[in-house]
Amino acid sequence: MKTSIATVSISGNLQEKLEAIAAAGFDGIEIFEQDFLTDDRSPAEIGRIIRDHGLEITLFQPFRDFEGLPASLRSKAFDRAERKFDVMQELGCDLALFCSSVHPEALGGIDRAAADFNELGARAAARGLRVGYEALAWGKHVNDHRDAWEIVRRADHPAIGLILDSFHTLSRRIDPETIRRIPGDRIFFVQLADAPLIDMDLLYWSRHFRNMPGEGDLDVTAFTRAVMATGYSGPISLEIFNDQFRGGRPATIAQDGYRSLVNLTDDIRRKEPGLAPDLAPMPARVSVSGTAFLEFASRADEAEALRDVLRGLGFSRVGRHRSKDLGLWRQGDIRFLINEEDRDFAATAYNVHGTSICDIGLTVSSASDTIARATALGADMFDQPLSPVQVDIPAIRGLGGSVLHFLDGSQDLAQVWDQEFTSDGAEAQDEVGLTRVDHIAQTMTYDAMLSWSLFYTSLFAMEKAPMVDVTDPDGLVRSQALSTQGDAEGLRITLNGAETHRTVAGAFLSESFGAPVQHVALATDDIFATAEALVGRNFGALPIPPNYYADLAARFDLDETQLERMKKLNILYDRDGAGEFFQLYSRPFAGGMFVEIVERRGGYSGYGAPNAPFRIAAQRRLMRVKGMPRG
Ligand SMILES: O=C(O)c1ccc(O)c(O)c1
Ligand SMILES: [Mg+2]
Repeated sequence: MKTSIATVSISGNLQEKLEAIAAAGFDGIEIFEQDFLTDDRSPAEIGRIIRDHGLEITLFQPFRDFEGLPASLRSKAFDRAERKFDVMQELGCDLALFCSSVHPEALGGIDRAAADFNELGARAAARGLRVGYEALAWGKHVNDHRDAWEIVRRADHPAIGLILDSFHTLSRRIDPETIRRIPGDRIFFVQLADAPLIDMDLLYWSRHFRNMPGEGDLDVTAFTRAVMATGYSGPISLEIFNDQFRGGRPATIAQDGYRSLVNLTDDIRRKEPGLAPDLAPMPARVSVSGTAFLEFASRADEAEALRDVLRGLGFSRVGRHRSKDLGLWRQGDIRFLINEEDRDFAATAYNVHGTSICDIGLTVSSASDTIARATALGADMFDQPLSPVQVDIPAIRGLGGSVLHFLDGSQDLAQVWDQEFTSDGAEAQDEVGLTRVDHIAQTMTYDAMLSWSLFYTSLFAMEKAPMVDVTDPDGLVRSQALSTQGDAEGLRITLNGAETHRTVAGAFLSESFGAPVQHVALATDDIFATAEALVGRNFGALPIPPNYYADLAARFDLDETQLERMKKLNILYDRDGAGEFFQLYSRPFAGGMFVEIVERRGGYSGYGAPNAPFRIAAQRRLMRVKGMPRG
C-alpha cells in the first residue's frame, strides 16, 4: 500500500510541506493546484524537487466544474482540461482529480456526464494520462459516490475511473458497504479524512473541520475496509482541510497523518484478515495496567520544597539511585522519582521547564511490543548513556520531546528498583492511604489535543470520552479524557487544552512548554480517612467555599453528617449513574502543579467535571493572594 497526503493538509510553503511529508514517511503527495500556482518555479522544476524528496506525485487536483455543461461552456471546459494536462505532463503526474460540478449552469443527466468523460478519457489517454471522478458531497447533480460510479461505468473508458473520498461518503451517511460492489481496478484513487460530528453545512464542515482518521467521529475504518475489499491497490491518501492544521507545525501534522494511516491500516488488517497484506507486521495496541513511576526534574531548593510536598502527602523516601542523583519516593503502588542530575535528560528538562514531571513510566503488557508498535507508528526511541548498574528500560519520545518509559513483568524490568536503588532501610511509613495513580492531567494548547489523543489511542488500548468544556473565568479549557477499557485499574489521562494564557491552565502552560503534567490524581480507598490523616501535616488542602456545599446539598440527596465532613475537609463530590466520586485538591506548588486525591465508589468513571469551575475559582483566589503586594 502506498501512502500519500494532499499538500493542503499541511501548513507552510511547498518546500516546508515536502520536507515534513517526506520526513514523516509518506510515499507520495497529492498536489493541490494552489500550492504550485503560488510557487515561483516551473512545473517541471517543482516535479523534480518533489521527486528529489523521494516522493511521487500521486494526484493532481482539483479540476472543477467540468461535466454536464451546455455546448457553449462545454468546449471551454475541454480547453481548460487540456491546459491542465500540459501542466501534469510537465510535473510528471499521470492522474487528475475531477470533482463533481457545482456550476450553476451544469445540466445534469448521467449519460450527458458519461459522454463528457468518455471524450475526456480519449484526450487524456492520448497523452498517457488518467482522470478520476469524485462526487463532492455538495455537488449540484452528483453528490453520492454511487452516482459518480454509474457515470464512470457508462463513460466506459480505461482512462476514466472513480475517486473515493471518505468525507463525502460518510458525511452524507451513505453506507460505505456499497463500495464493495465496485470493481477495485475501476477505483483510481482513495482519499481519507475523518471529522468530528457537527451538524453544519457540508461544504463548510469539509473545508474547515476535517481531521486525521481516528481523530474524529466518522467510521473511516469501515470505509477503508470496504475500499480494500474491492481489491483496490492504489495509494491511500489523506486529504485534510483543517483550520488548525493550516496553522500548525508542518512536521507535527505530517507525523500525525502518518501515525493515523498506519494505525488505521493495522486496525483494518485485524478486523478483516487478508486486507492490507503489505503493511509490515506490528503488535496490537498495548494494554497498560498502571503508572509505574512519575519522575520529577528538580534542583536544590526547589527539590527540597518538592520533598516537603511529598512528605506532607505521606510519601517516604525508600531508596536512592546507585549512580545518579535520584531519590525514590513511595506510598502504596505510587512511585515518584526526584531527579537532580545536572547532565542527563532530566537536566535538560529542568533547564527548559523548571521543576516538572519529565518522564512517565508505564506498566504495560509487553515493553518490547510497546516499542515495536510505537516505532511502527513513527515514534523515536529514547536512550541516553547508562551507568553499569542501570537497567536498560525501553523508552520512546512522546510528543513535544517528552519521554515515556515502559516496564513489564519480564525479569530484567521487574527488578529495576532493587538493582538500581539502594534501600533507605525504611519501608514507607506515615502513609495516608494513597494507593495508586488514578490519572495524569496534561495541559497543552488546544491545537495540540488531537495530536496527543491520537498518540495515546494509537499506541495503547485506550478510548476517548466525549470532550467536555471547563469554564475558567478567563476562558474556556477543553478537556478530553482517555482511559484504558474496563475497570478502574489501568491508565487514565486527561488532556486539557487551553485557548488562552489567561486561564489557570493557560498560565501554567505559558510558564512551561509542550504538554506538561499539571496535576496528578492519586487514589485512596477512604478519602475521609486520608483527608483526616493529612490534617496537621504539611499538606494544604485547597480551600473550598461554603457556597459549594450549599449547592451540593441542593443538587444531591446527601447525608447531613457526610456533607459536614466534606465541608470541613474540603472534599468535593460528584455522582453519576454508576457511582460516586470524591476529590480533594492540594494547593499549587512548583509553579502551578497540584495534586488531587480521589476516591471512586461503584463504577464512577468520570473526573468530577462539574467541580472543575470551583477548583479553578479556588486556585485563582490563591493566585490573587499570592500576587498581592505585601503591606
Ligand atoms: O472542497 C473542495 O472543493 C474539494 C476539492 C477537492 C477534493 O478532493 C475535495 O474532497 C474537496
Ligand atoms: Mg476529496
